[in-house]
Amino acid sequence: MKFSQRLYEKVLPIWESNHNHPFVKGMGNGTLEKDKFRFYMIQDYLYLIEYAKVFALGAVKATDLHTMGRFAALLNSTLNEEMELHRQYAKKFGITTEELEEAKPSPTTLAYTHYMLHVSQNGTLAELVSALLPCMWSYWEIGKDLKKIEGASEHEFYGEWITMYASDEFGQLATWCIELIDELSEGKSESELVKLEEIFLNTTRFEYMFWDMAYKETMWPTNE
Ligand SMILES: Cc1ncc(CN)c(N)n1
Repeated sequence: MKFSQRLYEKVLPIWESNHNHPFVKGMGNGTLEKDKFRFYMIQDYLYLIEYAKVFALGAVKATDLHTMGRFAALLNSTLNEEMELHRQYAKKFGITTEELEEAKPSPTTLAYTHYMLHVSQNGTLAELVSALLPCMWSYWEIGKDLKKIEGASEHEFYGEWITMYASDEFGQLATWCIELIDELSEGKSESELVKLEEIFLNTTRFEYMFWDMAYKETMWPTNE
């Protein structure tokens, strides 16, 4: 069995919870309150700024030019395509790019990005890829799933989000990350594989927490 398949099976129940989460369901059937999406979009923008650095660290840790180039392409697509979607949504909400960047991260955004960057800075390339993979892979799965709902990708507000994450371009980037973890895990000992699995599980858990944080608009428990 490919290692990516083992990872997939490990986290399947959490991925099913993602697909059934009211935030995700609400984007699919168009009933999600716009204020919740606004909250999500701001937090996600802050998340993506940090997430992009994981790709930069991937380029640093890569041991061949091809892999280095792929990480550079992922970094470029995050900064200039994925985040452009967020900037367009921000315009619709009347939020400037500066306001977006100056927003404060929620506890979940902070915990998730710090965990990913900690693994990426201190771990091996395989550990870095395990940390970032749920982000690429689970969004692609959600995008494809929501696209199957009639009219969802043409929805006047959530359609663009669905179209981006269901796109072949996004799918190709996710597929490359899946293939890379299969390649990097080859020949690793069982204890090393367990470590990679644990990292993948942790960022998968954070993905669920992110949807939940957005739906409940959870910030810090005190206002100071
Ligand atoms: C929290 C989160 N996870 C994943 C993705 C998809 N890059 C995202 N935009 N935001």
